[in-house]
Amino acid sequence: MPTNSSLIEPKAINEISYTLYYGTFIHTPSLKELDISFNTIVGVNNLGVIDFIHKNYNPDHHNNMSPVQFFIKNRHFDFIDYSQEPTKFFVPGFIDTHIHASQFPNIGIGLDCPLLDWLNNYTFPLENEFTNSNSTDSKLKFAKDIYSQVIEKTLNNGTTCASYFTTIDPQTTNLFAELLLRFGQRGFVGKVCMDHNETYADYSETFEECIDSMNAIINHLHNLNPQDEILVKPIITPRFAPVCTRDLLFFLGQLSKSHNLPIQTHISENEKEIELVHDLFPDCEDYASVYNKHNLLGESTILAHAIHLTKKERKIIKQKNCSISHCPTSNTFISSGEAPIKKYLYEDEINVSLGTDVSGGFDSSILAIIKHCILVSHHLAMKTKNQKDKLSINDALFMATQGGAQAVGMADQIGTFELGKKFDVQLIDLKSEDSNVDVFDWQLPFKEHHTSIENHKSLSKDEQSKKMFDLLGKWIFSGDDRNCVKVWCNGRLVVNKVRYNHDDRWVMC
Ligand SMILES: Nc1nc2[nH]cnc2c(=O)[nH]1
Ligand SMILES: [Zn+2]
Repeated sequence: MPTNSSLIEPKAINEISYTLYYGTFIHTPSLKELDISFNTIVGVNNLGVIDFIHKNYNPDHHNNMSPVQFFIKNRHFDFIDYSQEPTKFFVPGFIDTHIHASQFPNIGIGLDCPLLDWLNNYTFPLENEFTNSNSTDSKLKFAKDIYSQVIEKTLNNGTTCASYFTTIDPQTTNLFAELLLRFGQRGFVGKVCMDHNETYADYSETFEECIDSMNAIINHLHNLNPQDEILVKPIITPRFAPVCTRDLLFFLGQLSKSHNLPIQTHISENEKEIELVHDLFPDCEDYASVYNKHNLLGESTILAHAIHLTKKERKIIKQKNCSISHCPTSNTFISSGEAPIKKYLYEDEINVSLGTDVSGGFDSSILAIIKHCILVSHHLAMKTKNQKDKLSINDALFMATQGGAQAVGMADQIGTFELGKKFDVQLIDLKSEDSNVDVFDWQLPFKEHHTSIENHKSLSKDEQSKKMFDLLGKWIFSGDDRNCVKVWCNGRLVVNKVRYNHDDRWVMC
C-alpha cells in the first residue's frame, strides 16, 4: 500500500458512515511487487470507496492524534477485526476477463475434440437454445436458471468483476445484466456478434439483426445502473474473425469508438483456426492484422487465448496497448496449446490477465486458474528447457487482480487496496469450515488471539511475511471456494459464508 494513512476532509464526516476492516491485507500493486501488510486498517465509506488506510496499527499504543483515534472520537463506524487471526486475510476480488456465461451447463463436456469441432458439436447447439423464438417465457426461464447459477458460483469463488460473453440473443443478454445487478457482481456484458457462421448455420444472425440487438442492449444497460455507479457495462464482442463479415467487424470497431465501449474477442487459440483466418482474410498478414484493420485493437481490447502469436503480432498488441486474457484451463482441456505468458509479461511488456473461459475451461474459479497457469507454465518450461518460462505466485496473483483491472479499463478503481479504489474484496480463511487446507501451528505468521506483547516477542516482520507467503502457496494449491468466506463488491457484502458472526469481533459505536 503506497500511503500509510490519509484523513478524509472533516467537512464530509457527518455525511459518511464507515466500516473499518482490521487485519492482514495482501495485494500486488505491480507485476513484481507482492505486498503483505499485517495489522492494517482499511476504512471504507458508504459509497464503497477506500479512503483511509493505516498500516501497523496497534490499539495498545493509543495516540490521540492518530487518524484512527480521530475516527473513533468523531464518527459512527463498524469495526471488523481479524487482526489476531493468522489464517484469515484480505485479498482483492478476482477479475475474470474471459468467461462465457451461456456455456456454464457444458462444464466438463467436450474433451474429445479441438476448437472448431468443439464449437460445432457442443457450444453452438447450447448457445442456440437461448434464441428459442417459439416461446419468450421459456427462453427467459432457461436463461435465468443458467445465468443465476453462473453469477452465484463465480461470486462464491471470489470473482467480483468479470467480462462475460452471453449469446447472440439480446433479450436474455439484457436479463443477464439485470441478474448481475441483483447479485451485486460487477460485470461487462458481451452479446456475441456473429453474422457469418458457415459451419453451423442455425446459430447466426444477420448484420442488421446484430445492429438492432446491440442498440437495444446499449440502451437497456444505460438505464439499468444505479445513479452515479456503473456496475454493468456493455462490451463489444465480435466472437472471432471466422464468424464475422468485414462489414460487421467495421461496424463494431466504429460502435466501440462512438459509444466509448470496450471490446473483447478471441485470437490465435488453435492452429486450424489460424489457417481458417488466413483463408478468409488473405489480404491481412496475420490474425492480429484482421482486427487492427477493422479498428478493433486499442487499450480497452481484451484478446482471449493469444497462444500462437507471431513476434509481429505481439508487437502490434503491445503498440495498441491491448490486454491478453490467458485461459490455461481451457487451453489444456481442448488442447489448444501453452501460451508463453512469461515472455508476454516481461519481454513484450503486454498486460496479461486471467480468464476461466467457461466452458472451454472446466473451472469457474479464478483461484483454480491461478494454479493452472502456474502448472502450464512449468510444463512449457520443461519443454523449452528454459526456467524463465515459469510463472510465479506473484505473477499469477497480479494477473488475477490488478492485471485484470487494467484489462477491463479499471486499473484506477479496483484490483488493489489503494486510496480511492472501490472495496471489491475477498476474505480468505484457511481454517474455514470443511477447509481442504492443512495448516500447522508452527506455520503461522503469528499466534492466534495473541496479546501484542507476545506478538512483539515472536517473529521479525520478514519472518512473518515469509510465513504468510507460504500460506499463500497453501491457499493457491490446496484451497478452494470453501476458503473464500466473505466477498464485498463496491463495498457491499455480497457473499457471507460465516454462519455465526461470533468469530468476527464486531465493535459497534
Ligand atoms: N474457447 C473458445 N474459443 C472460441 N472461439 C470462438 N468462440 C469460442 C468459444 O466460445 N470458446
Ligand atoms: Zn472463449
